[in-house]
Formats: sequence, C-alpha cells, structure tokens
Amino acid sequence: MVDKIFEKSIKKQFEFDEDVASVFDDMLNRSVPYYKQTQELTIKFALNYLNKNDVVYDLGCSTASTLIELGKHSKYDLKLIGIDNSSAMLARASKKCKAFGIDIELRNDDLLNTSYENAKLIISNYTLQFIRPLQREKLIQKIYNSLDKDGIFIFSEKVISSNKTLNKQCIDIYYDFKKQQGYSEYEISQKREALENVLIPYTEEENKKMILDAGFSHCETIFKWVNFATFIAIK
Ligand SMILES: C[S@@+](CC[C@H](N)C(=O)[O-])C[C@H]1O[C@@H](n2cnc3c(N)ncnc32)[C@H](O)[C@@H]1O
Ligand SMILES: O=C(O)C(=O)C[C@]1(C(=O)O)C=C[C@@H](O)C=C1
Repeated sequence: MVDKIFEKSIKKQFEFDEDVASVFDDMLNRSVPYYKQTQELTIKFALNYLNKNDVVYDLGCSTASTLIELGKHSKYDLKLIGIDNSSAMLARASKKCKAFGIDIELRNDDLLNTSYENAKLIISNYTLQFIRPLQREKLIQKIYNSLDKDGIFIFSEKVISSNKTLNKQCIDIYYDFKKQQGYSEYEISQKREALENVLIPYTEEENKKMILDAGFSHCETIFKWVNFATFIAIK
C-alpha cells in the first residue's frame, strides 16, 4: 500500500501503529535513501561471518524484510530471531515469513526488556534512533554483552552533522529526496513534526563513540548518504 499517512492533518507523535504498519514497506523505500542497497550490504557483510546454526537477531525487525532476505541468501541453516514491540508490524512479518517459507522466530517485546543470547550477529537498522539516549547507551552495552566473543553488530541510522550549516544543507537535500519520491511539502513537514523528540539522531562520531565505549574493538562506516549511515561493529 502507498504511504499517504501524512496527507491529512495529524497532531499526534509518530508511532508504529496499525496505520503506519499497513504502508510501512512503501514508507521505508521512499523515506530512507538507498534502503534496499543498505539492506543488501547488511546481508553481504553478515554472510561473511555466519556459519551453520548461528543465531542472528534483528532488533526492530518491523515486517521482517531483512531477516527474510538473509534467510533467502544464506547457504546455511541459521536461527533467525526478529524482535519488535509493534504487534501491527509483527502481524505483517508473520504473513511475509509464511509466504516466503522462511523460518523466523518473531518476538513481541521491548528491546530494553528482553535478552538476546548466544548471538553471532545482531542487526538493528533504523531503530536505535527511536531509543531515548540514556537507554540507548544501555542497549548498546546489552548488545555487546549478548554477542559471542567474535560477534558482529550491523546497524543503520539517520545521522546529523555537528556543523550547523552542513546539517541544514543535509536536511534540505534529504527533503529534496523525499519530494522526488512523491511526498508533498505538507506531508514532509507533518512527518517532521510527528518525529520531533521521537526520532533522536546522533552524529556519525557519536554513534562510533557509543559503540567503542561499550567495548567493541572496531566500528566502520560501510555506507553513508548525506544524513543516513550504516555501520559494522566488531566485538
Ligand atoms: C524504522 S523501523 C525499523 C526498520 C527495519 N529494521 C527494516 O530495516 O526494515 C523501527 C522499528 O523499531 C521498533 N521499535 C522501536 N522501539 C522499540 C522498542 N523499544 N522495542 C522494540 N521495538 C521497537 C518499531 O516498532 C519499528 O518496527
Ligand atoms: O521520514 C523521515 O524523516 C525519516 O527519518 C525516515 C524514517 C527513519 O529513518 O526511520 C522515519 C520513520 C519511519 O520509521 C521510516 C523512516
């Protein structure tokens, strides 16, 4: 379904409810620059590290697109676990897993309250940005602690620049991208307001610092487009 959520006046904060879930795949494809390509990169890097029966978590799995693609492309049987606290998202994820014949354990839980054991790989694309900063640091520590000794964490985020002028230029370019994807100025400004204080982006440097502070030995930016980035962290 085509995303028309913000065509009408909306006063509430952004949430991953039934309305958003019903158009979510279209919303991501049209709102996250190079979404498909960053998903492909996530999978290509992931496959370098995975072996038979390895455990993989996707934190904030939404409709399970990434785990389904990983399942399709892996030559090994993997234990795939998707966690999300939106029932509307997970209902769609479940249908898609059945349709593609990929076995994924879907857990309806808050990322801050559940545990991820024996993980070889943890993925979290465009989700940490929705976790409040203090909780986010704790979550990263939990992710680090849950990974095997040579475990890998791949994540993507909307990012900001610490340079005010550049930051404004990045946002302008991003809004041009959204217009090219068919969103009107009204839709763009409504969504911006709804995301205020809900999506809290860090700079690329802050993301890396948070990762290294948690104990990871290395963090590399493997993709960047203006205000979106994908990182790989090695325990
Ligand atoms: C932008 S979407 C992620 C997109 C998805 N990773 C992908 O690449 O297709 C963010 C997801 O995180 C989930 N989420 C946000 N905060 C959460 C939390 N505290 N616990 C569990 N899930 C959360 C939302 O329900 C939503 O499905
Ligand atoms: O539309 C925006 O401004 C975005 O930041 C895109 C974004 C994201 O990056 O997570 C915001 C909310 C939805 O989850 C889908 C995409």
